[in-house]
Amino acid sequence: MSLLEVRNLTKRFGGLTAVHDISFDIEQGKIVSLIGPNGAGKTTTFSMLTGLVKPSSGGIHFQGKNMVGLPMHVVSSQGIVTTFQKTKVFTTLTVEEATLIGTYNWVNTRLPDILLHNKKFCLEEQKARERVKEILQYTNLYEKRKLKCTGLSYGEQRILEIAVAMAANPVLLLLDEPAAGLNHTESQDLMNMIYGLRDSGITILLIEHDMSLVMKISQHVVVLNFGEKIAEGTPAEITNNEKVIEAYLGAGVEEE
Ligand SMILES: Nc1ncnc2c1ncn2[C@@H]1O[C@H](COP(=O)(O)OP(=O)(O)OP(=O)(O)O)[C@@H](O)[C@H]1O
Repeated sequence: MSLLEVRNLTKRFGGLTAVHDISFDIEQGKIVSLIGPNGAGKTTTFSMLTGLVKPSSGGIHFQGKNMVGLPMHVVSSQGIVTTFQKTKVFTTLTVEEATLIGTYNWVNTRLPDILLHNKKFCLEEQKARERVKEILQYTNLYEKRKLKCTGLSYGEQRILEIAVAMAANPVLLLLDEPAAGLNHTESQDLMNMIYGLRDSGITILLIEHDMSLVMKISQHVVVLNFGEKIAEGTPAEITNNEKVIEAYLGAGVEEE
């Protein structure tokens, strides 16, 4: 059984079919990329996987459980976690506080525990703070933990988005264009961070436009075009696939 099984997934917005009858599997422990020209249906597919958008038809099974129709917070508590786009939502929070928010997914306290500030609350809070410390050390943000999120550079803010997602203990982590706007060194750091996450047992699915990154990092690539899956395979197979070459040339995208 694959970690994630997507079967005949379709999403229509009124008369427009954004995603049409796509199927693919994601194996545990792999780094998989979802690519395709603009408007191919990548974001819509992500939104269906996270529970943000309900599919018109088709199935999503994660660790054998049907995810279709479950709200986002339930999908997330099952282990499918995505990054919050734009750390701007955290303007008033410090780096440490923002990362602590990510632990909502597993910290086991109820309102009475919080209000009473009882022993259970203190133990859970300590566990969460220890995990946040580990994550901030891993992402090289620990020294900046007391800074407001807005005090970080653009590249650091993108890494913070990943740190917050890590704090939710993902089984499958969805990254939407993690390298967008990063310089060469930051992209290299990001790539090493993604390898590290994979080595710690997290499976990764990413949407990425940076083809050199996709081809280096992915073990498997799924290609969409006009809402349909046109190919999947290893980076080498995808690079030589006629349909993929046509889709990218047709879209006027030049090789990087
Ligand atoms: N909420 C929506 N309502 C109507 N149409 C939508 C909606 N979301 C996406 N679409 C349309 O669905 C199609 C696929 O969009 P989607 O954003 O999934 O593509 P994408 O591959 O992520 O594109 P990009 O690389 O440009 O982000 C597009 O034609 C888009 O205009």
